[in-house]
Amino acid sequence: MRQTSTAPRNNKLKPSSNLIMNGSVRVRVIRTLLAIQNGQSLSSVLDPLLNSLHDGDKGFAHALLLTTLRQWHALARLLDTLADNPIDEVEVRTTIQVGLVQLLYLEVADHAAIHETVEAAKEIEFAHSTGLVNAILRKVAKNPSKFRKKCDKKHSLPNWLAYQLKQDWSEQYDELTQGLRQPAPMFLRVNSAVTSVEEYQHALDGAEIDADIVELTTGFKVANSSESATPTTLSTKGLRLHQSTAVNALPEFALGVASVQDMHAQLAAPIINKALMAKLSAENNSAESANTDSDSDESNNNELHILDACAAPGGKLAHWLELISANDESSLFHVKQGNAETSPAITDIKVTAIDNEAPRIERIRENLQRLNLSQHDLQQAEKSVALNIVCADATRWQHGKNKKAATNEPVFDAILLDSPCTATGVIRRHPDISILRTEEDIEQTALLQADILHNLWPQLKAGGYLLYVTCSILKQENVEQMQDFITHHNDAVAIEFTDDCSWGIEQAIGRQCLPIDSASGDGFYYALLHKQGLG
Ligand SMILES: C[S@@+](CC[C@H](N)C(=O)[O-])C[C@H]1O[C@@H](n2cnc3c(N)ncnc32)[C@H](O)[C@@H]1O
Repeated sequence: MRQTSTAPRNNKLKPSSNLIMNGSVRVRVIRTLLAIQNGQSLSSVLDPLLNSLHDGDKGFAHALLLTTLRQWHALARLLDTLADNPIDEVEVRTTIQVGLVQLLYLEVADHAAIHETVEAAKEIEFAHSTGLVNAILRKVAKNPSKFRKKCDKKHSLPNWLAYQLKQDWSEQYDELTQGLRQPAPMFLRVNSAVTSVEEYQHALDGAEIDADIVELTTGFKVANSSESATPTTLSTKGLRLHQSTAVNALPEFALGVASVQDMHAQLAAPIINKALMAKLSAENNSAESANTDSDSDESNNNELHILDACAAPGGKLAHWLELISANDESSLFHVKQGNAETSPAITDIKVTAIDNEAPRIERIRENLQRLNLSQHDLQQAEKSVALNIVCADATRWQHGKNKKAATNEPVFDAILLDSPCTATGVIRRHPDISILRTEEDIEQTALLQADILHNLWPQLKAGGYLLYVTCSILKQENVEQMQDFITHHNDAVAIEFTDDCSWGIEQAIGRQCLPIDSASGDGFYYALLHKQGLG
């Protein structure tokens, strides 16, 4: 497939399009968009933009930037139909697109949108283009609803991605591509070790922040020793805010009572946690039926070792630690131990978290610190958890490799692999992805995922579970990746999600969430793998 006219024309960008924060609000937004087309991510340029502005201008700049990015490819296509001759200068195209967004999506008064955008063209030293900018914007201002309809008619994605989505999701294609150009709702996860979702909703109410409780049900059949599968269900509750808000407006946010986390991302920790509990129960049952005396067992049955393989910035890791630290049945310390006389409860939990980007590792530490889940906090707790955070490449890293006593024995009872991916499922929150990703990224990312899986799988104990997660909506990274993995690993069995699941679309392996509904969570894929054999 070839890139279309809506692809960024990076080769025509001047080096000066790096972020320089001066000039009017529109000029700063245009410069930010140029920096993104030059390869910088939205998350790296958003704060510098907002921090450079007076409080009164921040809201407008944010809306202008995010809306332009969300409508980027549709605006580019519209622009191609508006000009008599192709416009090649990226600075000019970007300026006009920023003008179009004001007229078509942000309801800025015509005269202000046109005048200020033309002034912006002069300020970014493209004065020669002011006639063109003015003419195009005036043409659109005469009949904005006609041009808005034209813009809304098709998707706002690069054509290679739209094509791939059509291949993967033909039935959902129209809704999906329209869904991807909308803003995403803001969801909160409530720290269950501190309070309940209901109580936090009440606290939000007191702060005049309206939020709905969202409850997702997950059902899956866990493997057990008797060849049959035991159905299990779990419920995950979070909060959806009616309006996005700054985190410092949230009650006790700094104290770690709540975190911002997409609702579908909130499924990961409970699923792998529940699967691990199922493993423990199955082991207890089989030990009991074999009338095994745990004292004579050489392995330490009271100890668990779990791995978060791509952990930064620590959202799902923190959630898992919250569940472990909670004083209820969601904690691994509370697993029912069959006959309590013969099967003592879990006493030691080791958690290893790795990520290959050092600055992102720092973000894990900061996030855990806020949630009172730092290494120090966890060790001080009544039921202590040993947390080890490591900067390492998951395609090569081996647990204990640097220790003298290292063995090749698998050590992990459960692995959460929230894999690097194209992040096509979170385009609503990171609309720069539709500019920065290329078609080649899919293949490369799928290879990286396969390498990580290949390296981690031997480190999972027999009987253990691996939860594979991506925030991609492309089958190559998801169900096809899993099918390929199972084909090449005889000891891997895909655990079946049941019809009890209130989220996602059933796949040959796993389930896929699509960001279609404006109230729903992001595009995530989940597959739960069980390693055959007794632990
Ligand atoms: C989807 S993000 C993880 C998000 C995280 N689990 C959370 O919930 O906050 C994927 C992570 O994989 C990391 N990563 C990418 N390639 C990696 C590799 N080869 N080894 C280890 N981590 C890697 C990235 O730095 C990124 O932080």
